[in-house]
Amino acid sequence: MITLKNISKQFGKLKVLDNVSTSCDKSECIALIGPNGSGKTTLIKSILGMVIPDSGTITFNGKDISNNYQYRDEIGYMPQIGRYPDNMTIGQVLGMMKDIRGKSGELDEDLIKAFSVNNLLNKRMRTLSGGTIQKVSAALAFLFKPSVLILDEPTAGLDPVASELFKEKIIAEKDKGKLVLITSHILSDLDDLVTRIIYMQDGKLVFHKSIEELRKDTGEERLVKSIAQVMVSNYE
Ligand SMILES: Nc1ncnc2c1ncn2[C@@H]1O[C@H](COP(=O)(O)OP(=O)(O)OP(=O)(O)O)[C@@H](O)[C@H]1O
Repeated sequence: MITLKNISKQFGKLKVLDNVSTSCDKSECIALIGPNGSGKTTLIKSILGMVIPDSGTITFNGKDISNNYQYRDEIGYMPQIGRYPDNMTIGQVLGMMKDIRGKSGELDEDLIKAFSVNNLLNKRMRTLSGGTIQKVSAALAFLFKPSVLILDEPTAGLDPVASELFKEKIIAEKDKGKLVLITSHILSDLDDLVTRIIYMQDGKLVFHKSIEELRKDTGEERLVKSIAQVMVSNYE
């Protein structure tokens, strides 16, 4: 579904992505894991076309994404920090997004309902708590029924109930055949969610393997323990 071939990106002298190649298929929930600054967000932004790699190619359903923005209609993106016009209400933001997307047909309002966003439609964005902004971002990522969901630190700031509801939704969408790419440092949140792991370090893709392979290789059942082992062995 998404294929990356020899992707490199440098910011000044810093090599943020170093010859990254991999592919991500439908019906998978893939966790992007690695220490701070290892290049996870830059990789996500490259797939979204928000960062242009210096070299390499990215294809979406077999088509090169450079100079072709149509594929983005197929992606729902939840950024690490959602930024919205301060003076707009939640209702206006939802309306604006519907206008911009201009998509007719059924919307997926599961998260709007689950998070009771409908009760907050008149609230202005600048008055919202961090967690409520996260809920709006999550609801927007799923609203237009994309076939790929890219979620950057999605559960940070969500309360435990919202976090559970969100995880249930992610699993349901993956089971329907969607591809979910997710970054998180809260490994306990990923345990019963992800099917594959991409581990990054210093801009390099160290491995991309299934959760079963990782368990077998590390001898650890829980993701948090497996990754702790990997991180310690890679730390200098
Ligand atoms: N636009 C930019 N200009 C300059 N440097 C950047 C830019 N974007 C990212 N970087 C640098 O690239 C490196 C990788 O950043 P990135 O956000 O991809 O890491 P990350 O793995 O997502 O980190 P975290 O876990 O902290 O979110 C960091 O050193 C960061 O400072």
